[in-house]
Amino acid sequence: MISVTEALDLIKRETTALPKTSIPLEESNGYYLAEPIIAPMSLPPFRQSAMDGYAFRHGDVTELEVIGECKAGDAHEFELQANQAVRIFTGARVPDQADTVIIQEHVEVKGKMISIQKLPAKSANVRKIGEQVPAGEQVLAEGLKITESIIGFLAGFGITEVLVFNKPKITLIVTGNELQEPGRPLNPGAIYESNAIMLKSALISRGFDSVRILKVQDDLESTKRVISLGLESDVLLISGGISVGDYDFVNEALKANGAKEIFYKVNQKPGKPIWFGKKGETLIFALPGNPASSLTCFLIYALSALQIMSGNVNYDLDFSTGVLRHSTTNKFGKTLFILGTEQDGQLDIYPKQASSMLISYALGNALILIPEEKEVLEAGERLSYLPINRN
Ligand SMILES: Nc1nc2c(c(=O)[nH]1)N[C@H]1C(S)=C(S)[C@@H](COP(=O)(O)OP(=O)(O)OC[C@H]3O[C@@H](n4cnc5c(N)ncnc54)[C@H](O)[C@@H]3O)O[C@H]1N2
Ligand code: MOO
Repeated sequence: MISVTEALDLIKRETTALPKTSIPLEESNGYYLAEPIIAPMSLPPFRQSAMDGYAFRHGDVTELEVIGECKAGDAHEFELQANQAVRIFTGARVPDQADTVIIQEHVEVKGKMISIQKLPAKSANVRKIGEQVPAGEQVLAEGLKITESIIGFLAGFGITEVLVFNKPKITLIVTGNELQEPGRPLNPGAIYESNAIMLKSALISRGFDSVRILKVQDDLESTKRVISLGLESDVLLISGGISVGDYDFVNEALKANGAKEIFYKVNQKPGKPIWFGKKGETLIFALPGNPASSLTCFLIYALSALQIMSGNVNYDLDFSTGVLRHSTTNKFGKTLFILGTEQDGQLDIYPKQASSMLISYALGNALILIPEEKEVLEAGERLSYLPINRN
């Protein structure tokens, strides 16, 4: 059985960014830039006043005649003499013949005249052309994740469209005869279905909002049919039915659909029976049905692939390091993903850990990785963890 590291390496090897597409800037939050951005103009594009005050020519003057007004958005020019000033406001274009703005708090106004109380340095309060960015400079690199501040920055150039990597279209198939929708008392032997809403929420909160959910009973023909529909997506996630029981049809149905297995089973707990493969360009993750196994395999494997497909080409799981506060053991010879809490770098493991249970996932804030080769872990041991359930 392959290790977690080998599984992640195989996923990286098989996954590439999706094609590039041009989208409106206002819809681009969370996408990855598919081209570098070259400043199409200088910012600011003209000399701007940074303050409300008076624009004038710096020199040996104390009294100035105010010959006009220039507010933000105005464009007219003034013939300005050495002893003259123009009333000016923040953001307004500084007349060509002025080089300095004195703030209004530092003048005394007498009718049409002002007297300078405190002479500013030459060029004070004048934002230079291109001071933020000169035209033609590369301002953003390809591969950067677009954020609200990047959107605001690009809007300042008048940019309305950006070239980004497509985001994957995802189908999530949920298998299981025992699964019941909420709203009615449970039938005998049934449980409420919870993986679909959990995984969909996990996808949506990370910006993957093209998610279609299909549900199927445990029979081979229906499973084959629904998988063939799911293979039209960029990513097919399947929950359950991937183990070895007589009613686990996912593996067979994937093969019948011509999907190529890249790996099946990873030396980990929970989530051992994960299946990863491909059909054409479609990536397929068959996640074990146990809820904690499904979520763990989603967070570790499927999310890595989804990030790379979206153009986050250097994606790596963002592990932090913490210190275990108490001893524990790993009797399984597998990589364990266990839930706990992290506070100030100190890790506590929850007592209830099982692939069928979500309680510690719901309460924890750290998915702690215990390496497969570690049998005994003493208090003080340093361990990697993924922060979860945080804002
Ligand atoms: N003989 C063996 N049996 C099992 C093995 C094994 O190696 N040999 N592996 C076990 C491990 S580990 C896991 S994990 C599970 C994975 O099984 P499946 O992927 O086939 O999942 P199911 O059998 O469909 O379901 C397992 C469990 O999870 C519940 N479930 C499934 N889907 C949902 C859902 N959408 N919402 C809530 N709960 C769900 C389901 O009722 C089962 O209790 O196999 C072990 N068996
Ligand atoms: O590998 Mo399974 O997810 O432990 O029950």
